[in-house]
Amino acid sequence: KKLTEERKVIIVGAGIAGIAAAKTLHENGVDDFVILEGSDRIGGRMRQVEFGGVKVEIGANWVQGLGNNPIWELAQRYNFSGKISNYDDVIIRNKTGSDVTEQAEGAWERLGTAQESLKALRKKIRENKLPDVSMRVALKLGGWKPKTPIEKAIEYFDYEFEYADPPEVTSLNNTGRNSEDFTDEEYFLTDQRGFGHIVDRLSSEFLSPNDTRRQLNKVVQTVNWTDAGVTITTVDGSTYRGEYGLMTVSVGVLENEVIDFTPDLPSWKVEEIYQFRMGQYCKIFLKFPRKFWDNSEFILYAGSLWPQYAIWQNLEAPGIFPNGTNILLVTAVASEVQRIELQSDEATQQEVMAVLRNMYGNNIPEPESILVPRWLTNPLFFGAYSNWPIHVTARDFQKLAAPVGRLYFGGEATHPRYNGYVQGGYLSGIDQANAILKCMQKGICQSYRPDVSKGTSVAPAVFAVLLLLLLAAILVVYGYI
Ligand SMILES: Cc1cc2nc3c(=O)[nH]c(=O)nc-3n(C[C@H](O)[C@H](O)[C@H](O)COP(=O)(O)OP(=O)(O)OC[C@H]3O[C@@H](n4cnc5c(N)ncnc54)[C@H](O)[C@@H]3O)c2cc1C
Repeated sequence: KKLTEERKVIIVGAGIAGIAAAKTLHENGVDDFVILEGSDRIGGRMRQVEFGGVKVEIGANWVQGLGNNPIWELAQRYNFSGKISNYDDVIIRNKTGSDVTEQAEGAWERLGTAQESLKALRKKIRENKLPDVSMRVALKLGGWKPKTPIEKAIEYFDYEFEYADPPEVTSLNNTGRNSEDFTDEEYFLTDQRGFGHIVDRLSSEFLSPNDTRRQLNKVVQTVNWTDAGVTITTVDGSTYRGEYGLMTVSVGVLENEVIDFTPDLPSWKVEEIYQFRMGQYCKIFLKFPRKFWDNSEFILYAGSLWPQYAIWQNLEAPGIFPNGTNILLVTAVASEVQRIELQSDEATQQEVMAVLRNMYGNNIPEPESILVPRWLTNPLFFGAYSNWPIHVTARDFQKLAAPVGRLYFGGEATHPRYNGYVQGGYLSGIDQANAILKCMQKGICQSYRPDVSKGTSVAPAVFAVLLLLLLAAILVVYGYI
């Protein structure tokens, strides 16, 4: 195909990882890059849309970790409005609508006790390098296995709502890697500029409004990688050649083979791509003519249809949207999401209304509108965020991020400490750009060799130079030169 552009670095994806990577290159004197983004906007999974008179976040919404978190620093720098939440303002209703919050106290206590035991087991596993187990195993060993609708609802609130996957498939060892940075409080962002404004601000620091290095609607189709560089083609027939390539697409995109790699990715890389999985998370927004629900921030439905529609958020709780906004948010996760995404919005509306009538009676109004985002069936994402698989070690993250030839890999899933989170995407972009810079400017290039025990090795070129130096030294010692 005719060559469209030749650049030093080609970045695939303009989510926070791709933009942070490009900014890092720019700050280190490398401006010869292009960012290829498949959609018509930057920001990726940080996305706000207009709904019911306000702008709501259909992707990332919480700044998670108000301690050592660069995203929290940026949110403060840009003066983002939102609400600090500690998830304490909760009411639980059963399938006939009775308030069973008090009845749940014993269950919360038992879950809390099991969580203490879970933490102790995690510590033991880490200290003694024992095999990882699932959260389910750890909870059961701590004396917790939910049986009643109340128990199921509160477990769902603590686990699926966070990890987008059930405790059965979530790693004990990996969750909590970042717990020192994650406080009990998190920030629910309501700023009408959107969470993605962070990406806009970062990009405006080094890209002009019509900068041709940010190319939208460029869906990457093939990636040819070698030790000398990459050649990338897009669906519209353009071809780009670069000395370096950086993929920041989700692990879901890599798993679904929408991008064709030549030569095939090595088996150690394929192993990692399929070891990780995308959690599923669907935020359903409903706009009503009037508010009829509880004032609490969270409303848990402990109904018989569990786990359908268990977690409701009152978006009129203090600090969120003004009274009269009349918007409820219900979150579906894990296996529920596929069913919801594949059915019509009308079918979903009927299901959620059945649950709301159970909680609030038959006299509640129908919603004026419903918003069902579809991340799983979107071929630019194939899911919400990477989960924390059982048995994954720091080395697996190194392998997922390790380059093949001159093709590097970033994005939230590759960050060993904050995978799944916005800060994971951001930090991975910076890390991978630094790895490219090190290779480009110092000749120290990361590579993964299945037979080498450490995750990185010195590039062949550096080996050759060292060998020549050694030879020269020997010749000098023996008086040949
Ligand atoms: C519903 C939901 C809720 C979430 N909640 C939170 C939260 O509350 N807090 C939090 O910290 N995180 C949350 N996350 C996760 C967070 O949004 C992500 O971890 C982060 O935004 C990922 O950034 P990234 O740059 O790694 O990937 P992405 O944002 O996915 O960027 C990759 C880019 O690549 C593009 N792309 C894909 N395929 C191609 C192709 N073939 N060609 C060209 N371009 C392509 C995509 O369009 C995308 O723009 C949530 C995510 C979702 C979906």
